[in-house]
Amino acid sequence: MRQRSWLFGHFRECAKVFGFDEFDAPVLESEELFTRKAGEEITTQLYNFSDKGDRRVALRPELTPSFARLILQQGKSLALPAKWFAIGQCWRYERMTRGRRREHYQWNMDIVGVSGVEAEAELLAAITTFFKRVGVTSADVGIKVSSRKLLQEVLTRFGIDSESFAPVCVVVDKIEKLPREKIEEELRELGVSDEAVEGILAATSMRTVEELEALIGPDAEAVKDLKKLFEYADAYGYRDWLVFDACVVRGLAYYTGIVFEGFDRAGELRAICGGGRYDMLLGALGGENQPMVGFGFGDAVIVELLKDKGLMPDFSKGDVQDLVFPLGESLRPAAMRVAAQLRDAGRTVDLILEDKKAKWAFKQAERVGAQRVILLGEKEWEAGNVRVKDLASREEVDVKLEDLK
Ligand SMILES: OCc1cccc(Br)n1
Repeated sequence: MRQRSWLFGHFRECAKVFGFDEFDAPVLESEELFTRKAGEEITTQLYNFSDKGDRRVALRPELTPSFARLILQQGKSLALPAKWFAIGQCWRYERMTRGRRREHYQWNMDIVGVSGVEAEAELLAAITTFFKRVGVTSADVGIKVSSRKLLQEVLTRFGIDSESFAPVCVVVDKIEKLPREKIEEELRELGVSDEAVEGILAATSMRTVEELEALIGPDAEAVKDLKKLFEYADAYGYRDWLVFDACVVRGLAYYTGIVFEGFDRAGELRAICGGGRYDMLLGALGGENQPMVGFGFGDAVIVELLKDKGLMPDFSKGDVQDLVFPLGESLRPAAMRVAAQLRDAGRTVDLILEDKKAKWAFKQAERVGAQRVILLGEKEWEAGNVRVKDLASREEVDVKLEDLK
């Protein structure tokens, strides 16, 4: 819990530095909020059931649909652009044999109402700001960036209807996880022609934006967006984190434009975070579309990365500052007064509540990571003093009660 509080504290602090407002949403939603038909893993693993009122409900597998529903509920009263963030528990139903968690916490940041890639640039700045705060560098982690408009361009050229777009993206998302034949087979199952399959594989093998430009031309939306995004990355100072990778489409059906995912350059871990533009989600939920961009950042992979890199702080001890200890029950009221005075002065205080020996108290001080032990003894108290022991310097001094803080 100490580790989680520390991590979420950085998530929250980052969102605050970027001027985002916190939102929350119910962990239990109507199942239909998540039942998209694009074959995504996130919907095939839905933690869904019928409740006592025979309603079909689900534990949310992600925060974005709930976020979109809340934005819709705000209607015209919502001043745009809206910049909201949340840290929420998300669920999936997996066979436990795989030893993977069924729940995790995900930090989300989303911007509604900005149609230009300035929104994507701002969110990538928030992600790199978080990484820098916890000591991760661009040598440890990169962020793959691409645009689904690249695939859109290819599918349009081969006359593939827009209904196939999301399912094709879900298949292409597996391009680096499955053998090429399997990808081709799944694409054909979606009715994609052989030449369109070749087109998709050619487009996703582009290594640079320049190569992409040569393939689909300088006026293609994907090329213009990506060029502008890399220019903004230079301006923010995080260009060295970004890697163009035409294979990145992300596995969520609703993305429509720029997509990105954080990865460990050692290639040992799953994606650290991911996100992108999803301009059609409000329409899919029955509302009027607004431009939307966001990312999700789970609490599992980042913890593995921080531990691998030796960046995880030591949480074996608490972070109490002072331990207050009366040497004898007659001084217990005095100890309560001293604890209250220190707390009013903003100190964190562990007041020993039982009749304990000094040896136990110092052991407790060690356990809670106390910086000082404040001892109350008969003689000192009579003289209006308390004994303050600094556990780092081992220095022990008598301090006047009125001067204690
Ligand atoms: O990242 C997909 C996901 C969704 C819900 C719960 C867990 Br654990 N993982």
